[in-house]
Amino acid sequence: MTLALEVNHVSKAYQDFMIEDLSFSVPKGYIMGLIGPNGAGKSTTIKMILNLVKKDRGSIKIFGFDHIEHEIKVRERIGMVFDENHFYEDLTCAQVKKIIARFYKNWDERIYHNYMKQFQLPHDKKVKELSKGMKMKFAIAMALSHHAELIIMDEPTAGLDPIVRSEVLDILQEIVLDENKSVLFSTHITTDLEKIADYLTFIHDGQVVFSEAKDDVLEHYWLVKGDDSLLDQDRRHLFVGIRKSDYGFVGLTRDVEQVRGSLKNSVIYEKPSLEEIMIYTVKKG
Ligand SMILES: Nc1ncnc2c1ncn2[C@@H]1O[C@H](COP(=O)(O)OP(=O)(O)OP(=O)(O)O)[C@@H](O)[C@H]1O
Repeated sequence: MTLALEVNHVSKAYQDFMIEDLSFSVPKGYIMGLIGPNGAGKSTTIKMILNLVKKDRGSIKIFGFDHIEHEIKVRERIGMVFDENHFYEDLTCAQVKKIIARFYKNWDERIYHNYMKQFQLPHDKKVKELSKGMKMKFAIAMALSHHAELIIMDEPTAGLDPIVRSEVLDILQEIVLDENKSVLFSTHITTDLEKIADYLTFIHDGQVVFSEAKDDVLEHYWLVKGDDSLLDQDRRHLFVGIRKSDYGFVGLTRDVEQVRGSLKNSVIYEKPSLEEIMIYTVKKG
């Protein structure tokens, strides 16, 4: 499998926070969702990939090239979208486009105009006059108009209404129909990832909890519901996280066969959502 992005054993220490030994990869032609709660380290990871923040250790390769040694070459082939607007607010879309287009050898006016039309964006409006959804669509149009092969998006759907969000997700799926293109997309809106991600990397407290195909994640995890009296110390160890309710306990497990061996049919087995997997993993107790 060809990899668009490889993050290998990357670490970074801030005063109060550490990314530790982070490894994951994005296969070419697929959408990787970077998932994790607030403060997990998603933005820092994305910034390290783009060399906007220096990593302390480890290696990052984009299209097989070191991301710093070949920074200029790989940047040409990346489209970036951030959750905050990084364009000059006082310029019109047309003026911003003129500035950005100069940075890319492969800038394609035809594609740019197609996206502006598809997203119903005005060329002559100032960026500050655009709604949040329009700003995000404009950022996406800019990121996609230079034949980028890897699209990196930090929380592209945060703060968007469900209709615009669903449009953005459709666009991401369209992108990877071209098998040469790949997407890395960070979010804490897990339902977005349930819809479109092929792979998931879950980061918590600066560490990777899992990085695997979404279908495998959803297949491996189970929720188990039962009476509190069934939970002794040994059985607790079978769960990633346990929550108590008035009706008993609910536990998340990755080893349902062991749980079945121990608790048989005295409990109820259900499939968790991605959100439940995240909540039980983060709030273990
Ligand atoms: N420049 C910095 N200096 C010191 N600490 C930082 C810096 N940037 C980020 N951090 C810390 O690193 C941690 C991870 O932040 P990061 O923005 O990567 O998380 P995130 O997963 O993207 O969160 P969110 O979903 O809220 O955007 C936080 O505790 C944050 O305070």
